[in-house]
Amino acid sequence: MTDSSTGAGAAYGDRDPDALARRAGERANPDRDQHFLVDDRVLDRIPAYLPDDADASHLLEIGGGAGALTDRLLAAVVARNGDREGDAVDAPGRLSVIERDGTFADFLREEFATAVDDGLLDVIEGDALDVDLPPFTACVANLPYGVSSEIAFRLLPEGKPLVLMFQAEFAERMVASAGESAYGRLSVSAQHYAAVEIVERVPKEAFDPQPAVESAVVRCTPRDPDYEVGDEAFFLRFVKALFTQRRKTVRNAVRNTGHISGLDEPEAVVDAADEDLLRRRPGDLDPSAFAALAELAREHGSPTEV
Ligand SMILES: C[S@@+](CC[C@H](N)C(=O)[O-])C[C@H]1O[C@@H](n2cnc3c(N)ncnc32)[C@H](O)[C@@H]1O
Repeated sequence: MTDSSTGAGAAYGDRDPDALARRAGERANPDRDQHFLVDDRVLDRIPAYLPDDADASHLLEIGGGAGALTDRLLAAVVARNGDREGDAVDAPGRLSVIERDGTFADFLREEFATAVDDGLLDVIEGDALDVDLPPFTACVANLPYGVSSEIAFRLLPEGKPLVLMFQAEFAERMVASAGESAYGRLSVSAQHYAAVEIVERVPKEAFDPQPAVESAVVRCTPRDPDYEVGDEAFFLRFVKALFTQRRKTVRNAVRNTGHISGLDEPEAVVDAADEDLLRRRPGDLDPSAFAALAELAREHGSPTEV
């Protein structure tokens, strides 16, 4: 598609990751959560993990680094725009990239100057934890692992498709089901917002510098959960509270964690709940059982704001 050595002005999709890092003139620094993807095959596959029906008209990338994934995402944007040429109703697609490191943010603007000039790309220099998020339709990112949980839980409530690289152990906790050892607060909270699945495991060798652990790409497809909760914030707090006592019975977990869940009368919840449920352990309750218990707790336990 392009001569990957040419840099600024080249078409998109096959820039060489090592050449990009060289042109950026600054080495990735693991102390700043910088582990750049250097495996072309992984880079090429990642954008294609978006669900088929995803609205890709405004992609968001968090942590652009030297731009290897940015390049692939721009190729996806250009391909989408090409497919829709002549469709006057549709706005042209675009990509926004948030990057905290000023050196790499400047490099991305320079390397992809044509895309910036063409209105395909904007680079937002800032911390993904507190910048205003642009109005994206889907997010694809190789996240900074030090803050991947905080970023994921900033993105998930937006209800948009996400394709995100995490540490493998974190990804396994996100997708785990009740009864599995990796199942916990993270699983219930993530699955509250989306169907989550690991779509690829990525070895350390795919990065430079290599992280200490294996990685995994997770696809989050937004959907309504198969239960209803009247107060989402309370539900998530209640789940968090019970998983602080994952080895206790549900009965003792409810009793012991009123200060975390904000229940003034946890004993009243225990009195109202089914005996079979109370004998189980939090790690064995599926999300809908948590939701039913949370609703019972709201009704009987006098919850207050925490
Ligand atoms: C794992 S690297 C990924 C780089 C590039 N996308 C790739 O795949 O090669 C994470 C990137 O996120 C940036 N970063 C770290 N913390 C950040 C934060 N809080 N907000 C935005 N970007 C951050 C780092 O500077 C780094 O460029």
